[in-house]
Amino acid sequence: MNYDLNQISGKEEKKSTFAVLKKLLQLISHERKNLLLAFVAIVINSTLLLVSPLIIGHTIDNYVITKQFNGVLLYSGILFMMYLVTLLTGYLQTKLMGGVGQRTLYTLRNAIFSKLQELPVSFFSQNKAGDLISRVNNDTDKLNQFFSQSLMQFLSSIFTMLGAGVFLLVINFKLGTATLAPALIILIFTGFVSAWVKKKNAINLKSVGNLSAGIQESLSNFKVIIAFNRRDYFRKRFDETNQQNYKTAIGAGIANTIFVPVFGFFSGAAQLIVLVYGIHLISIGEFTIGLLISYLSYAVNFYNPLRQLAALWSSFQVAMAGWDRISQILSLESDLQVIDDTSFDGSNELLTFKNVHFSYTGGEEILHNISFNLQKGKTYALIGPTGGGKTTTASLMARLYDATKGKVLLNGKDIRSYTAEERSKKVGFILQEPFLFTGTVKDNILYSNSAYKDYSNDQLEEVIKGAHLEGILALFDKGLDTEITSNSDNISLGQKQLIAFMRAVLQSPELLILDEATANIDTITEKLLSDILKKLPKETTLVIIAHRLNTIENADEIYFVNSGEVIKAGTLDHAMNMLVKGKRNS
Ligand SMILES: Nc1ncnc2c1ncn2[C@@H]1O[C@H](COP(=O)(O)OP(=O)(O)OP(=O)(O)O)[C@@H](O)[C@H]1O
Repeated sequence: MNYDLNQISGKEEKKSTFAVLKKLLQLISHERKNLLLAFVAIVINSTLLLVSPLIIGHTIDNYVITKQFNGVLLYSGILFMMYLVTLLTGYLQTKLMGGVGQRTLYTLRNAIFSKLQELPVSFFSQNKAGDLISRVNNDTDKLNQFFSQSLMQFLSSIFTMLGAGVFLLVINFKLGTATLAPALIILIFTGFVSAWVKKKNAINLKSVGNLSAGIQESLSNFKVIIAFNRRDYFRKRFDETNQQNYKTAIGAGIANTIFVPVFGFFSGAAQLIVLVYGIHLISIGEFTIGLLISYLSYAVNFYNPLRQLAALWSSFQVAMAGWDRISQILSLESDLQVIDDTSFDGSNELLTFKNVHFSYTGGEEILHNISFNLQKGKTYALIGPTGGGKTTTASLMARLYDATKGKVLLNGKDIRSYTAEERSKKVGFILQEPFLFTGTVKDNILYSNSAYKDYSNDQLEEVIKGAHLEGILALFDKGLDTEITSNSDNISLGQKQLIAFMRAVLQSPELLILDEATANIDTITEKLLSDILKKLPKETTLVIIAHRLNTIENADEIYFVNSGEVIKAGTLDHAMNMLVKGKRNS
């Protein structure tokens, strides 16, 4: 399956603004109560702002012109109280929506992270870690900014604008129509440029993702960079990505600010229309000065929110572009689903490959029509030239990938019918490059092994003894409490393999796969491991991938893996011969 997010985004069909808005609102639907409260605060706020010009006009016409200062004082007091209420409702609205934004951010990040945990290995080999980090951190924050800062302003602006529009038309229809005409031009303009603004923002977010991927790559490979003195190379690459990001950011910035001057120009024009046309109406006796002042306020109340909407619309376009990138991840499904297949082939073998074909996404076929089986309690060795397909074959045994054609059976049942938990209990895999987490040796041994999770050090040491692993643990100065730093630089590659070995053995798997697990271990420790392997429960099946032939001399069966084939190699001598010739020796 194609999991490359950059390719998916290219193919994605265009979604309408309305559809995206609907999805965004669904995302915060569980915040109904807070949203409702915030909305009530907006309605109160906007209504008070809308009524105040009328009160001002009324005060001027009835009390200022006639010099009745008691009335002026009374209405000033009423206006002051109204402004106080708007202050409170404004605060309430900001507080409520800030909470909604942060909770949405929290939920979204959790949702993306959980989705990432569900996705298969192919997803991670097709996407850059830095870009994924940027989606989890940066893109979700764009949505948070929209929800916490813009959404309610957005609604409040629309509400005030519509209210002011109604007042403008009701007070004087002809003057109202003339005042609102520039808004129509703004609406048409917005409709035309919105898609372009969103696209500019999407390009910018993508380049932020690339920048983050570049930083991640150079940070995780700093030793190679220093050893080869290639700082200049990475600096140059970083500079290129940074420049690209700078250019796309400028593009997005221009796109995002395009609304503001255009909206500003047309709102200025509208006020001019009110002034000129309003003075004309006063001169012919159809309007009063107080009414014109109120009218001007309504025009301002209509166009100011519209001007704000210009900035908010950009923020909405940024959020939509961010949401698109997030939803690309959320809508992915793992192609390693558990299938509902209870059929049992009646065999007694632990693992069977039945006419298995396999190719990586978009690549050539790596395994062609492979059939073999592994019996319980036996030791198998996979040998073959570099790139011959050994790790790929082992990965199919652990269902890191599914066969493109054919079937893999575990205990006579389709391997796809086991849940990930069941499968990981049955199959232990020591990878070529074992990964350790920040923590202690104990944390790493217990990773994915819930059976001993509450064990004290003493109890766990007993278990380790029972599995004959105490000799390995003794190789660590502080035993179970040995600290492992974030990139496990404080321990050697061989030591990492030893920890991975203990982790896998303690799980008591039915099938234990060791992929080059002794490649970085001295011969004495290797002997120690080989003794431990001999003491594993007699029904444990072992698959050993190794280049060093001494590691596989005790194997019951040797398979030669090369050029898409997995062939029985017979005796060790025969296997050596095949390895030397790099092909089948008949
Ligand atoms: N994630 C991947 N995506 C695409 N192709 C891959 C991937 N992993 C391996 N390959 C290709 O599959 C082929 C077999 O690789 P594999 O790692 O199985 O070989 P191997 O026999 O284990 O090699 P080595 O002895 O070097 O570990 C190689 O041509 C390799 O380029």
